[in-house]
Amino acid sequence: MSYRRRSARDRARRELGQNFLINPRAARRMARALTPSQDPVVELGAGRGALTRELVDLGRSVIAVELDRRCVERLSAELPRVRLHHGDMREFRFPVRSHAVVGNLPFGITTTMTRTLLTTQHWTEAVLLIQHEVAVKRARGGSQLNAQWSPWFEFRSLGEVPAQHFRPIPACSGGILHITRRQLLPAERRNDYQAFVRAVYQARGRSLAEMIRNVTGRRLHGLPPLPKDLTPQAWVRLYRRITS
Ligand SMILES: C[S@@+](CC[C@H](N)C(=O)[O-])C[C@H]1O[C@@H](n2cnc3c(N)ncnc32)[C@H](O)[C@@H]1O
Repeated sequence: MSYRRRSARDRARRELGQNFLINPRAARRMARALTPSQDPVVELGAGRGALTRELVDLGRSVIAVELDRRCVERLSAELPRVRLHHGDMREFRFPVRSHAVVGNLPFGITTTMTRTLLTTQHWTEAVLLIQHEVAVKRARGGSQLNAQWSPWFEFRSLGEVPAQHFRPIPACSGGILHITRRQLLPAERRNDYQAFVRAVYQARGRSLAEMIRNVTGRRLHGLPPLPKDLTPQAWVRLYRRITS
């Protein structure tokens, strides 16, 4: 292979965030994190199939999305039972029936894909391999994004995947994020609730009580120091208090 061709492919790999999992235990851990079910699994970014093979072994039907034609051709020969979708996961039309989502996501589009999933219906749980730092942050809560979505989604970190478990080795380690649905508020309240959370996070004030006063004109007592200190349940209670 010429130097030129190799570097073009390396560039493509970098652009596609192709850090392939080479540790089968990490892939197995992700597949086994799924709640047992007969529902199909959508895999985002199947690559060379490290995770796909584990999903097939669960006995579930697998729909795999992959942008790199070379990977698609290789996988369709190796795993003929997997329904391969050659295309961009950002434009993928998720099934309109109950399914799970799994993916070792290209680090560059982690936030885009997480946001896409949060506004997509029909999936019941998602197991995503993303940057460890981001997985921990999501699971810990405290950010505006978490507060805005936590009435409907629970985020849990399932641990770290060392950088050495990928090829090429990325700059930081991976982390497994498990997202499940819940219903702390009716879905019809979403826009209103999210606008409230946004307004609080953007409000002026040195304490949560001051921010709430600036947003609503109400003086509330017994609040924790800052928005980041509110649990999902406390956000919902606060919203109900303000809107009742
Ligand atoms: C981090 S690799 C994971 C590959 C494989 N699942 C594994 O764990 O080894 C991300 C995969 O997503 C693919 N990919 C990158 N951007 C994509 C996009 N926009 N749509 C679909 N696949 C994409 C890459 O080609 C790559 O195979």
